[in-house]
Amino acid sequence: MTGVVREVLDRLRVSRETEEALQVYVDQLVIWQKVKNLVGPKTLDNVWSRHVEDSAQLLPLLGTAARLVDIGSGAGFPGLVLAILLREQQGALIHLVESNSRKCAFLRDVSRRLSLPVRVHNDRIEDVLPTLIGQVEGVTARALAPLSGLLDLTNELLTGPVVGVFPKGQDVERELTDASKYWTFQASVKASCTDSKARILLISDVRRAT
Ligand SMILES: C[S@@+](CC[C@H](N)C(=O)[O-])C[C@H]1O[C@@H](n2cnc3c(N)ncnc32)[C@H](O)[C@@H]1O
Repeated sequence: MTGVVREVLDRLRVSRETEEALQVYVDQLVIWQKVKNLVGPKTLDNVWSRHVEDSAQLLPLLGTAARLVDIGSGAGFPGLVLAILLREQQGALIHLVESNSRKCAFLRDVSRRLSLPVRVHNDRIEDVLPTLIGQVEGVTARALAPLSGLLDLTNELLTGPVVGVFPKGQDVERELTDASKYWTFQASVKASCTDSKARILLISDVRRAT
């Protein structure tokens, strides 16, 4: 284990079993990446901070929510990391919605190896959304769409206490302004611990603007 990996794991403060599960996940990602090209190749050099820690930092922002949907999961960020962190929690279930079947095969393989509380949907979110309404307490999506597009896709989920936790770049204020033309919502903006320019948006109580 390199010093960087140890530093990230120390910051995450997880059990030895969870550390081992995260390591299995990253090892599999490296193996699959050689033939399936699941993530931007350069980002693998920095996978522990850029992907694992960047995903793990969302967990406390989700509060007690353990029934989640991650949309456009790709190679599992943040959804598979959250599933690893929540795997011992009673009632946890993380839906991973990903339209690319190559990526879904990877998500299923890692989920089986680690016995994760995951359901992989090889679908577009537009097609499975009706089955998820009322089933989840939290929604995540990283690098999928600007906020206004995310709310087009997820507004029916983001009602009542359900919270959307969306990592964003430095254009977050512009995304909020743009989305406000079409939607009303509660929003708060958090700093990212992995990138000083990035932000994390917490969104709830979404309604169509009249
Ligand atoms: C830029 S990648 C981000 C992947 C991952 N969330 C991350 O941050 O590394 C966007 C992913 O969303 C998937 N995707 C795009 N539109 C989708 C949709 N409507 N429903 C489900 N998945 C979608 C793509 O196949 C792709 O894997």
